[in-house]
Amino acid sequence: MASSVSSRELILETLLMITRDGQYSHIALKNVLDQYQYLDKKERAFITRVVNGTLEHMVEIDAILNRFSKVKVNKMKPVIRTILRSSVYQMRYMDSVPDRAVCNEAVKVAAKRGFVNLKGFVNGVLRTISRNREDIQLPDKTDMVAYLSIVYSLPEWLVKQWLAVYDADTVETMGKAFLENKKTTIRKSPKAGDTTEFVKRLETEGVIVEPETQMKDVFYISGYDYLEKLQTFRNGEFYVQDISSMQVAEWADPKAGDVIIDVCAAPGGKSIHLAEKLDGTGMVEARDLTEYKVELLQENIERSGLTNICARVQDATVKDPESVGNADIVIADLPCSGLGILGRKPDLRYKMTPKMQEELVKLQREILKVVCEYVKPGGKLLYSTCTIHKAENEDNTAWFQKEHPEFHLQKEKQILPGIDIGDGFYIAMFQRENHE
Ligand SMILES: C[S@@+](CC[C@H](N)C(=O)[O-])C[C@H]1O[C@@H](n2cnc3c(N)ncnc32)[C@H](O)[C@@H]1O
Repeated sequence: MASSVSSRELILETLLMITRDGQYSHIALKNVLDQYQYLDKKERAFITRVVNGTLEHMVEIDAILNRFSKVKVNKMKPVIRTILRSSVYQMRYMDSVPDRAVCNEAVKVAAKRGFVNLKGFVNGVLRTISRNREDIQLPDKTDMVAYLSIVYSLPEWLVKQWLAVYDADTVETMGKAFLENKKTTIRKSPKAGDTTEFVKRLETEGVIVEPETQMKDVFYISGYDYLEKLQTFRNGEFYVQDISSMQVAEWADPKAGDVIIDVCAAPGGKSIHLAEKLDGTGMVEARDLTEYKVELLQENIERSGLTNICARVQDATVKDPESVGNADIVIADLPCSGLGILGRKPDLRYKMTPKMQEELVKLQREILKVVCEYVKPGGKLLYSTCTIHKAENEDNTAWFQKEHPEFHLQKEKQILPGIDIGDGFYIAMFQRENHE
């Protein structure tokens, strides 16, 4: 099998797993790339780019397909729809692939998947789009919802939800930020020692390293194939974590000897950051719902080499009587709609619904009600999400303050992509009254 055909087939398979079968994009991609380890770095990068790019631009791509195809996108067979979507992405966003090659490969994959009778249709639609590429007009700002939805590939319900809270310029800035190339952000672990030597070790492994100017020990890395291949990663010399998510441990600012309970901890970024800050003292108890998640936590804890952190299974909605009044700090980084990280998980925007958001608000409140009891008098509770959704964030904070007047809000922040550095994220920090 020619390698380019194989890449296109893998792109089709991966996109079908995500859009037809409901798998998460980062998991589907990782599984496919793990399964086809023989692919070279360039092919892996091509597959990753086309899969993510197609998802990032899918609303726009569908609008283009609907304009030039007699059969509308929602009436197409999933295989054909997916081939066309990824082909339009390549034609529109990848100058390195000539349109003719994109059409030919699309037709070959369609035939190989048993759609010999639709070869002409695929070819016709793609060639028409190619011929009219200068004539593709997207909506303008006279219809702001359609403009933001199509140009930034955001579902209309989401654009409307954001426009009810933020002005159009802010929503546009966020939409743009989600489409920008995302580098991997890492936090150097104290065990990596001297910074210059650490950077040299990364560079020797072929990694391109850029320091973040506003935060110590934070770097952006690129140019590597996959993380597990790097000795520095396997040694636990760094942890992949976005800057916004690092703010949780910064705000919590633990003191030596603190007991910290992280009630929804997997895969462990915040717990590990906090344990590092405790510098060998105190204890972080990192909890999550399932054995599988706790295994992920264990793996990351082992790699970190830290001894003041442990992991265990505990459903955060169920009260753990032994923890009541025990923690100096409780971290509640709860399940959420994830709309702040669309730049990294582009498929979330198609999977989330307002109904699911309502369910998440209920779950967040249920968890907060239980876990706030674990905070000692005078201790801190940090509530965070990686979403941009007032009901899950500011409204939950207001609800919590009303329900629990013994907790005082110290500060809260909605971090917005493109406006602040890092992913979209929300943090609120409360302190429990101390009557002694
Ligand atoms: C936003 S993620 C946590 C990310 C983590 N704090 C970090 O920094 O790596 C939310 C986590 O909540 C967990 N979770 C969902 N429902 C839960 C429950 N009822 N009890 C405990 N954990 C739960 C999920 O398995 C998921 O790992």
